[in-house]
Amino acid sequence: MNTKTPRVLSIAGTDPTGGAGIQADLKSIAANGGYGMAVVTALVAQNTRGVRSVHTPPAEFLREQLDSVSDDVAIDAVKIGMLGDPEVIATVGDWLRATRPPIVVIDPVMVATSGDRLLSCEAEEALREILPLAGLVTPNVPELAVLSGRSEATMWDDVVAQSLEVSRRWGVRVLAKGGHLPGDVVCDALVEADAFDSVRPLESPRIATRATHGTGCSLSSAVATWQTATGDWFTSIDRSRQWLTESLRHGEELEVGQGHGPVSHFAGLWQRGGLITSASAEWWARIAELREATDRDPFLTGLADGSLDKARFAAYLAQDVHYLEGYASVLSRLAQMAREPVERAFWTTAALACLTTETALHRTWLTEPRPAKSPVTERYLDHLRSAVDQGYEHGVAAVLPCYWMYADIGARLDPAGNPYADWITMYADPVFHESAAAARRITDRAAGAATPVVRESMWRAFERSAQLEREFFAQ
Ligand SMILES: Nc1ncnc2c1ncn2[C@@H]1O[C@H](COP(=O)(O)OP(=O)(O)OP(=O)(O)O)[C@@H](O)[C@H]1O
Ligand SMILES: Cc1ncc(COP(=O)(O)O)c(N)n1
Repeated sequence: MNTKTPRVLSIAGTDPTGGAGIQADLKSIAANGGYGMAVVTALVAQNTRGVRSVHTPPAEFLREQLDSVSDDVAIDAVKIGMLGDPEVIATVGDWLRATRPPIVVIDPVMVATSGDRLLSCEAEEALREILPLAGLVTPNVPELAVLSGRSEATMWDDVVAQSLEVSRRWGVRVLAKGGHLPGDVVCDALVEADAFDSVRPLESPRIATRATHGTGCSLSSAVATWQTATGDWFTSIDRSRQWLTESLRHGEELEVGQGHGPVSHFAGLWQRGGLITSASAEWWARIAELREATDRDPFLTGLADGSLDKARFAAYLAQDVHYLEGYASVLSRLAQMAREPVERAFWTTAALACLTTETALHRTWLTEPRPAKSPVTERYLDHLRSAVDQGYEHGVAAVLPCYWMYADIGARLDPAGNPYADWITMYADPVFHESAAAARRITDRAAGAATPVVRESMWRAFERSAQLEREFFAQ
């Protein structure tokens, strides 16, 4: 698999509402991991309800645009959308023959979702003639009928038959799209006419939505982008369809226009952390209820107003010494696992502070014989150890709630006249707060570099620790 960022050129018309054409292509290319470039074939005054007019710049200017890109940039893939008229098709055809981009996907745009024509009737033959220059053609049902010269298919079998005809006649792979056929399942297929007439279907649930403007544009751009990375058409189509299904699902949330709105190209990215600058801030917000419940715990309210029974406080500290010893071991393991020297130093110092500063106060309260570890203490330490067993990212997420919740409590309790002032002051100390902030920064860095799957399980580790923190106070 090629891991370089694919440089993908869209040659297409415009949509000022951003849902189709060049605007959709650029979003789709970016959403699928590519660097998008664009050459405009036609300026289209359109919105989600329909097309008002089309302005086609001179063919010489189109060629100037194309050459400006290819004279300077190594193009990994080209997606071709609306071409409009025979002159535009001839210009793009000549440029393709001259530059021979390694990957070419042609979406044979003819009619918009609104029913308006985007390709003149006399251009249909010219469009057929450039099909052999493509690695893949992506017609919808009506476009397939025009390309094959048949009447519009109403059954999937006819779609496949027409795709085979087009593939055989023009020597090109066809992605047959069944979006226009009825049914709960949307069927597409990668069709290649050869000795075996290969037909590889792809199915997905039909999303009940009006936001389908630009699905064809977005899909073909995504496939061109993925093809650069995977080198396998079926895999590229499969990944693009998965992305499109999610984007279709969230399209209506954008509330763009009164007709057929656009898909939400970046919905997946936004959901999985693309805009989150601090994962830990979001996790902290998500445990707000749990934190409020912890604040209401009689142990903490008693600590806050000084009414807490001394024996209960001593019992808590006895468990906390057990906890801090185990916690320090986990921090030491993080120190060994950290790749950055500053993080290694931080966890080493943190482990040391646990075993010295924090437990020093605790020991003044301890009585012999020391009580054994409670089930909650055991459970909490087991969780931390198993988190760190899963890896550094999980480990840092799991140890964070202890830092953060204690710093938060320490900042809010008033030590004046409180019999537990020493304890409160320890967690109100700016040095402790700086450590909590450093632990957050490390977690955010790890979460930012993690895959969505790892980030999700980091959150689970964080949430479980926060729950155990609450149980620890309540025990
Ligand atoms: N409602 C839907 N739910 C799920 N997938 C859909 C839906 N509508 C279309 N698709 C998928 O979107 C892609 C484009 O399909 P379609 O047949 O609508 O092409 P198109 O007509 O060229 O698109 P456009 O809307 O841009 O004209 C296909 O992969 C198709 O399966
Ligand atoms: C410039 C341009 N290119 C393509 C389409 C087709 O998209 P849709 O069929 O979703 O309207 C469009 N409307 N405008």
